[in-house]
Amino acid sequence: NQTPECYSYEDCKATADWLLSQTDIRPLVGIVCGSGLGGLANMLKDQVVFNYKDIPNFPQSTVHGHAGRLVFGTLKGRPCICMQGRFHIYEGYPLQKGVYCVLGGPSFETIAECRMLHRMGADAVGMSTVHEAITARHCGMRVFALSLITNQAVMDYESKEKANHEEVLQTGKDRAMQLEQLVSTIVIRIEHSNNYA
Ligand SMILES: O=P(O)(O)O[C@H]1O[C@H](CO)[C@@H](O)[C@H]1O
Ligand code: HPA
Repeated sequence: NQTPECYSYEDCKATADWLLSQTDIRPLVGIVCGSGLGGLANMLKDQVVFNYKDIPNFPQSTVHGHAGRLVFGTLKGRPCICMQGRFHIYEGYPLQKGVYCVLGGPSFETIAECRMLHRMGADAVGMSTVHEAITARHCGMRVFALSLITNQAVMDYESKEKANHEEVLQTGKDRAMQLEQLVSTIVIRIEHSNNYA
C-alpha cells in the first residue's frame, strides 16, 4: 500500500464496506491503542482480527510496538473495536481534511462551476459560514464552524439530479438530533475549558 496524499470519502467507504462484510460485529466503542498499550485489545472476547495489510486502503503501522491489527470483539458484552497500532503525521500519513469553498449564492452552482471548484481543490461548497467566520475573526472572536453537508454537487452533464433547497432542508431535519447532541457536547466542553484566550 502506498500512502495517498489524502483519503477520499470513496476510499474510506470501500474500507468500511469491506470490514462490514467480513464481520457481523457492529462496534459501539472504538479504542485506539497507543505505544505499549496494544495489550488492551486482549480484553476483547470473541475476537475477529484483521491485519492492517489485508484491509483495503488501510494505512500500515510503522512504529515499533504497534502490531498493525484491527481487533473486533466484545468488552463486558458491548461490541467494541480496537486499533492495535495508530497512525501519526510523522509517519507521513495525511490528516483527512476538506476544503470548504464559499460562493455568493443564492443560485446553486452550475455543473461547470462545480467542476471548476473541484479542480481548484474544493471539497464542499456553500453560501455562508465563511462570511460569518471572517466577520467574527474581525471582531476578535475565536471561531469553531460546523457545516452539515446536505447534498451532493452535480458534476455530470448526463445527471438528472439538481441541487435544491428541499433536499437541503430535509437533510437538516434528518440530522437535527445528531447536530443538537454534537453542539451541546461541544458547548459543555468549552465551559469546562479554561482556554478563553
Ligand atoms: O447556509 P444556510 O443558511 O445553512 O443555507 C444553505 O441552504 C440554502 C440553499 O439550499 C442557502 O441559503 C445555503 O446557504
Ligand atoms: O449545493 C450547495 N451549493 C451551495 N450552497 C449550498 N448550501 C447547501 N447546499 C448547497
